[in-house]
Formats: sequence, C-alpha cells, structure tokens
Amino acid sequence: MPAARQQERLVRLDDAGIRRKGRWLVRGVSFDVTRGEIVTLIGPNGSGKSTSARMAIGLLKPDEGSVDIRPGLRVGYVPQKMQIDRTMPLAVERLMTLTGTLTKREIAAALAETGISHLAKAEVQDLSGGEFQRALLARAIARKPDLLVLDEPVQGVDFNGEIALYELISTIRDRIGCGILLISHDLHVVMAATDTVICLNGHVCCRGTPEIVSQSSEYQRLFGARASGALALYSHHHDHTHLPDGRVLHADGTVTDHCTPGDGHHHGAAVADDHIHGPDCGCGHDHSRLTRSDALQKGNNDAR
Ligand SMILES: Nc1ncnc2c1ncn2[C@@H]1O[C@H](COP(=O)(O)OP(=O)(O)OP(=O)(O)O)[C@@H](O)[C@H]1O
Repeated sequence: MPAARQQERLVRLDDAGIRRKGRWLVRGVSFDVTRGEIVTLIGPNGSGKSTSARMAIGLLKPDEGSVDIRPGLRVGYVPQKMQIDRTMPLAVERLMTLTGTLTKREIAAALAETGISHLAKAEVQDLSGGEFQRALLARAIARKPDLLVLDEPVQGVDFNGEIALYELISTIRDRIGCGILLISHDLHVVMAATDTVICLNGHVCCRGTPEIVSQSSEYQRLFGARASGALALYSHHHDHTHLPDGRVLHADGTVTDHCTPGDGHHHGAAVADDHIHGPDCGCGHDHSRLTRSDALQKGNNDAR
C-alpha cells in the first residue's frame, strides 16, 4: 500500500465525552485510527469502550470535544450484541444481506475470506460461537469498509479459535487495507494483533505500542513467562477509583463528581484483574496507595 494512503486518517476523537443522566460515561477520549492500523480499546467492564467506539463511527454525538470522521467513510461494524431471533430460520447467506444488498460474488468472497464458504446455506442458529463470529465478520467486510469496528469479536470462542480470529483480522487488514478499531477483553492475545493499545477507564488511562510495553522491566517482573498479552498496560500506578455511583475517589481521599484527563491513572479497578495489592504481592507497586477494597469502603463511608 502506498505510504500516503497508509497515513490516511479515517477518524479522530479529540477530548470527546458522552454525558447521560448527569454522569459522564466517558470523557477526554482522544485517539486516531489511520488506514492500515489496528487500534485496540481495552479496559474493565463499563469503562466506556463501546461508547467510545460508537462515537468513532458517528452513532453517538459527543457532548463535548469533537469527532472527525473522514467524509464518505465506509464502516463495517460488528456490535457487541446482535438482536437475532434464534427461532426464525435464517441462512448465513441471508444474514449477509440483512442490512443491504450484496452481489452473489461479494457474498461468496466474504465467506471465503473468513473461511466459512461451506456454511453459506447453514442456519445461523446451528452455528458454533466461532462460526457465528466469522459470519458477522464476513458481513462486516463484504462491502470492503475503510474502517472495521469489532466490538469483542472473539466472544464465545475458545483459545485456539481466538488466535485464529485475530490472525484473520490482521489478514483482512492487510488485504483490504482498512483501519480496524477493536474492543477486546482478551488481553493475552490482543498484544500480538495490535498497533496501538488504548486503555480506557472512563477516560484514556494510558496508551502505547504493545512492543514498548511488553519490553518494560515491570512487565517482565509482573507477568514473566505467562505474559503474552496486554496485561502490562494494567501495571501502571493508578491514583483514583471510580465509585459505584459514578463519582471519583482520589488518592488524597477527596471525592468529586467526575475525573478529568489530567487526573492520572486509576487505582485498583484495572489492576484487580490479577490481585489486590498487599505487602507481599511482589508486583512492585507503591503499597502506600489504597487497595481497591479500601478505596471502595472509604468512598461508601464518605457517601453516607
Ligand atoms: N444510554 C446510556 N445511558 C446511561 N448510561 C449508559 C448508557 N449507555 C451506556 N451507559 C453506561 O456507560 C458506561 C460505559 O458503557 P460501555 O458500554 O461503553 O462500557 P464498556 O467498556 O464497553 O463495557 P463492557 O466491557 O462491559 O462491554 C457503563 O457504565 C454503562 O452502564
């Protein structure tokens, strides 16, 4: 692909935020996706990944900041949840055309690309989890999108299937030359397939290339031989916690309605996937900071 085309910016979010019912769902979100790039959003449940992705493709308008989408951008989107009536007979090739017409040739090419040509006439309700994800991917790439947005594309897929699907996503990027915005919880494999990782937790917590992160000494110390994913991105110091009611508890004990991009990193929520810090956990973090359970308890007390 020519270099100029590769640098083509497809979408840019600049300090974008979404507010609902008096609460910021995400705030201060800035990132670009350029052609040929795979950008992955990671973060705990409810951290704003889907909301940010939906802003990036114009399904949600930001309440502050801006989202610039290249004029005429063709988007292929696989949402996290699909409303498909599993009791209705629906063949895979019909699923492909539910949201617009496609030629037989386009359908055949997309099914071949995703390795499910043999399932063209199969009923969607009979597909395995991995086959269903491939069918959704086929539908999303059939119109040769400029930007492919995949919200948790490996849900319900076993470990080997996950790796195969990520490889497929990279192959599709190379062949179609699209940009890809990926949302994933699969930190152990997401590193391999990604150019840029963005860690969200109500705002952008940190970002970086997988290579730089995986070579850091803290990464090696934290995760050693079992480290093959983006877990290292979760190893930085976090200095505030989002409370269940949406307010923010800061390291100095103060509670505010929301965090801001300048707040620094979160404590606990993102680290909790592995352990709660204590004097013996050996992870190298600053243990004078509040543990997640301490922080939550303190926040709850403050709220009373
Ligand atoms: N329309 C809405 N009104 C109010 N709150 C909303 C709305 N949509 C989403 N939320 C809340 O915004 C937060 C972010 O949701 P979002 O779906 O973006 O998170 P996520 O990071 O994709 O989560 P998950 O990993 O669980 O899929 C959640 O707390 C969610 O409950």
